[in-house]
Amino acid sequence: MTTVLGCIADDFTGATDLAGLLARSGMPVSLRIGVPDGPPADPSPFEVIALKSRTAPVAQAVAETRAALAWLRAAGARRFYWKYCSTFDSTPEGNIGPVAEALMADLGTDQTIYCPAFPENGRSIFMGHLFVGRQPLHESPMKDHPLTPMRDSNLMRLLGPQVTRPVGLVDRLCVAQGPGAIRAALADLRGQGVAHVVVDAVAPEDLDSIAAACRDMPLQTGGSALAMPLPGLYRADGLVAADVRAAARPAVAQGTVILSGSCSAMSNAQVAAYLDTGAPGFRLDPLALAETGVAPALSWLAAQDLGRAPLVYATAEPARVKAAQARLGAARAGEIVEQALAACAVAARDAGAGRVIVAGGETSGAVTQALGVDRLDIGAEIAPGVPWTYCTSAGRQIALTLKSGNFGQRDFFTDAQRVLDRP
Ligand SMILES: Nc1ncnc2c1ncn2[C@@H]1O[C@H](COP(=O)(O)OP(=O)(O)OP(=O)(O)O)[C@@H](O)[C@H]1O
Ligand SMILES: O=C(O)[C@@H](O)C(=O)CO
Repeated sequence: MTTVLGCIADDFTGATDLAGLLARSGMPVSLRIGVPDGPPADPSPFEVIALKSRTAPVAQAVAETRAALAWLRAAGARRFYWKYCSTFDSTPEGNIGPVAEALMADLGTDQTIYCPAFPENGRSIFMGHLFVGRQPLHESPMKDHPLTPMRDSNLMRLLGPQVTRPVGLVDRLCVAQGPGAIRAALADLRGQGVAHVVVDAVAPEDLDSIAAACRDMPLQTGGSALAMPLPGLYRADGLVAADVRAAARPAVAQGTVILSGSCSAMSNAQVAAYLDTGAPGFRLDPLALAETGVAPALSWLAAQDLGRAPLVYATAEPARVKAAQARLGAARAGEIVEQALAACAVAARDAGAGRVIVAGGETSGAVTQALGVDRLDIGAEIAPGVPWTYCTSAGRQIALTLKSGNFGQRDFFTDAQRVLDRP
């Protein structure tokens, strides 16, 4: 099978989010962790490559993304999607723009769109301003993110300093008029030399119109939701055969471990709700980890019944995170925690866990790397943008879910287990 749409995501939960929404179509979707070593063998019509480049220096992010593009082209893809966070997370040196410009240069295209909207999860864009629920991005909990605090909500202002060519906007008034109006506005902006176009979207119907208008663009960029209509559009265009369907899901061992390294407001609520159910939990403290290492957490985990789905978490509220960062530095605190959770994942797998639930994009990157996972097949969705996935680790079939920090309802950790047990 040849690949129809080649996608590149800048973090692991972002990649499963995107893959999960593409998989709603019922078509096969494969997710590769990092750029595969060899040439494409048995590619899916929808391929997603997960990078861990969101906070990487620009040159590194550009090089990794170009390598991913080359692999996807070799898999047959002629249309591409660059997925970043629905809250447009980037560091002050931001690599979203430079990566998009590098992809455009490689693809020989002079315009792309930027649409991180994800209405089902409360992300909308109006007049170029990104909202999280009813709050502008810079007033939302994203202002306190440990690695990428977002202090501006204006996407044109965020993108402008990251790119070398002009930035423009197709606003909601235009989007509401449908695909023809969007195409005309893009052509008009192209005539003015505008290469980077932020596109407003507040509702799923807006995304349907934008995807329909832009489905033939060599490169689209955005959150996951803009890509969701593409499989249906490509099938209607005859690019994917009508009988192409995803395979049935494999059985996995019952034991479960939950690992949360996300400090988002939602992950804090989810950890608290799970502990309230009486489930066993162990709090990782970065300062204690720096002093005594991960051994206490591993001994606690070794003593747990994996049938009760124990939770190991570093999830903490902003004041506690800031205190740890003040002592250790943000990068070191993050890395210590990520490595500890990764070690817990390996220990749990070796103790027989067949189900691993992870919260946090960076955390997911560390965990999947430690588990030596290189390909995930996408299964049932637990919450919008959070599917179960299936993979092989150390020769064993495991189910893995990688939850974006802000995604899922309060009972996500319980919901995830219920969805996997559903016939
Ligand atoms: N108590 C803590 N103190 C300092 N840093 C922490 C603490 N707990 C977790 N971290 C770090 O904070 C970062 C959280 O980022 P991560 O990407 O995992 O979550 P997220 O940003 O909420 O998720 P997503 O990227 O999916 O939105 C990680 O590097 C993690 O190791
Ligand atoms: O788009 C989102 O919000 C998520 O998929 C994500 O990127 C989390 O890291």
